[in-house]
Amino acid sequence: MASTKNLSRFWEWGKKIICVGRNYAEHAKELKNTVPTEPVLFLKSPTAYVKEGAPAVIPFYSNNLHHEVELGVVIGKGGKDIPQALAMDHVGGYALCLDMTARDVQDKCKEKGLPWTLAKAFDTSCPVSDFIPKDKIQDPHNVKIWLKVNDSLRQEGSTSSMIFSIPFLISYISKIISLEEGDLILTGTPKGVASVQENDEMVAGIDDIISMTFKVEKHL
Ligand SMILES: CC(=O)CC(=O)C(=O)O
Ligand SMILES: [Mg+2]
Repeated sequence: MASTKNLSRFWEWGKKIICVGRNYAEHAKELKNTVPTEPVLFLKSPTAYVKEGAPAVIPFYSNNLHHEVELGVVIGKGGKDIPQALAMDHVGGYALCLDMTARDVQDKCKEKGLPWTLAKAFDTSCPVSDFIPKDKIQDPHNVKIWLKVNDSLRQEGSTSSMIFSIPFLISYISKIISLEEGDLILTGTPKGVASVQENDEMVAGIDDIISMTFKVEKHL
């Protein structure tokens, strides 16, 4: 049984943020990427976390910051080599997350075969909602995640379109990186990613379960 003790402020724990890329075929296609046959993984720094009330900041070296709305899975019980059949026991809850991406920098990293750290892991690149207790989302593979910028709908997708399910991802990741209580897994974004500008307001939600608002600011 997963514990939910103290997980309500998981973002303060300094644990890992493990991100899955290209987990929705329509998003992989919109960026002209191939649809993966194995999960694409990358990490964010714990200093990427930002909570409502503080801004998502455009890094000084980027002119094209993109939003990516994603369902986050908060690990409630750590483990290594977790079998798929037991994986959901390791879920403590969920969070709505934005995988803010410096797309121009990522494109250059891809061209040069370099890692995506500058594009994905900078401070404030992971705005997160309040913790969502596990029982508030009955079926995490059947919720709608959405994002508006200045009241205009940009992204809307069902988690039923994920290529790799949450149990598969937990099992796959835990064979490579041991999972710990308080880790967060970002499960990938549906299509509709696009740029944000200074002073834009991003509002995102999961069905009518939770919503959150973040302002965009420029690095000074
Ligand atoms: C191409 C990407 O940036 C992959 C990613 O983060 C995703 O959610 O998909
Ligand atoms: Mg992403």
